[in-house]
Amino acid sequence: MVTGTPAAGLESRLGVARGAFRLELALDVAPGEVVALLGPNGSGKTTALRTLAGLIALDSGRIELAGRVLADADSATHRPPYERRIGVVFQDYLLFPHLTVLDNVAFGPRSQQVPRAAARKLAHAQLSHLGIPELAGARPVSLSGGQAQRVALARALAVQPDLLVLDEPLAALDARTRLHVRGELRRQLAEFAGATVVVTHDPVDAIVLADRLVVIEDGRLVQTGEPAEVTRRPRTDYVARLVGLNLAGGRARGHEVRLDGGGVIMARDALDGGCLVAFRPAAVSLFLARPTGSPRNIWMGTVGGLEPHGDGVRVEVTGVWGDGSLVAEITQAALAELGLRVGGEVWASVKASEVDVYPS
Ligand SMILES: Nc1ncnc2c1ncn2[C@@H]1O[C@H](COP(=O)(O)OP(=O)(O)OP(=O)(O)O)[C@@H](O)[C@H]1O
Repeated sequence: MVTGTPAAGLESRLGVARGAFRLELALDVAPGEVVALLGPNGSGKTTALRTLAGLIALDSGRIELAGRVLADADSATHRPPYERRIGVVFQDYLLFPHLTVLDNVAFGPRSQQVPRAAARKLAHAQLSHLGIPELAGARPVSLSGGQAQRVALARALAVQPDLLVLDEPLAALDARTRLHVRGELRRQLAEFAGATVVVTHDPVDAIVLADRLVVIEDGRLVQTGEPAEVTRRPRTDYVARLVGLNLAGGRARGHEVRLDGGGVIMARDALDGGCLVAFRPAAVSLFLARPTGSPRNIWMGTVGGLEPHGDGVRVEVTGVWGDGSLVAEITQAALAELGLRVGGEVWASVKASEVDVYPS
């Protein structure tokens, strides 16, 4: 069953004050599109979600969904949550413990005045669609994490929403279940005809689930684009850390970039003007003495920290290019061979061919 066939998706400008914090975000999502809303703690993700759902009133801006105005600060329009045709999957699912799975799913249609028998029929169809009809009679307490997630999704879809909002949909699951449920959720979202916003901290969830990423910091948009573009070319330190790249700002003249923090880096491509450079930690080599040979980017620094990462180790090197720092990823064997210790000196090098440069 494909739910909702909105004429237009979500078009919104969200202006909301929460104490000293202000959210100022334009968020548009096309029908069938999945957008991941990412940002550090306190950046305004929950505020955006609650504002879309109608739990917080706009103090400026407007929300239009499938051609209907849900909120408009200028005309003091504010439709209540149950009139918005927005399905929400909360982080901890918030299933009603005293109701069966079927009645949990039927709850949305019931609160939209759908008669009991018809609401239950809708709920049955939704559970079948998600491959869990056998759970209809179960109580939430007996469900596994993955099952509860599917029931919560069924409940959100049962109101035939034009917008589906998922708040950290996989955060409550253990690592193995998460892997499985993530793939399943991706398929389910692909079948949903309405717009979807997934709020997440997790870059892997965002990349797997979303067609487009919207990154906010301090209530403002800092970067948007397809996952591959954002992960390849981060525009802020937060995004660079999220996707695990080294990032620095500077000014390019040809292949040479004068970094804002001091020092110079040679990049793969030629450019002129303000720019950002990015390179992978795995592209950085570490040495105890100044290396000879081809790499043109060589810096001496201090080991600032060591952290296991997958099969290898991430080494933070501070004091490179002035007060800058970079992260190198090396193998356990290389770590043992180099005998690196926090506070020790180390040489870092990266080939120019590994350094991406793009306008800032
Ligand atoms: N009721 C409130 N009154 C005052 N300030 C609030 C209120 N609710 C949230 N804030 C502030 O608004 C800002 C954004 O919070 P929000 O919960 O939207 O961020 P978030 O990105 O969802 O964070 P997290 O990832 O930690 O959930 C924070 O600085 C928070 O302290």
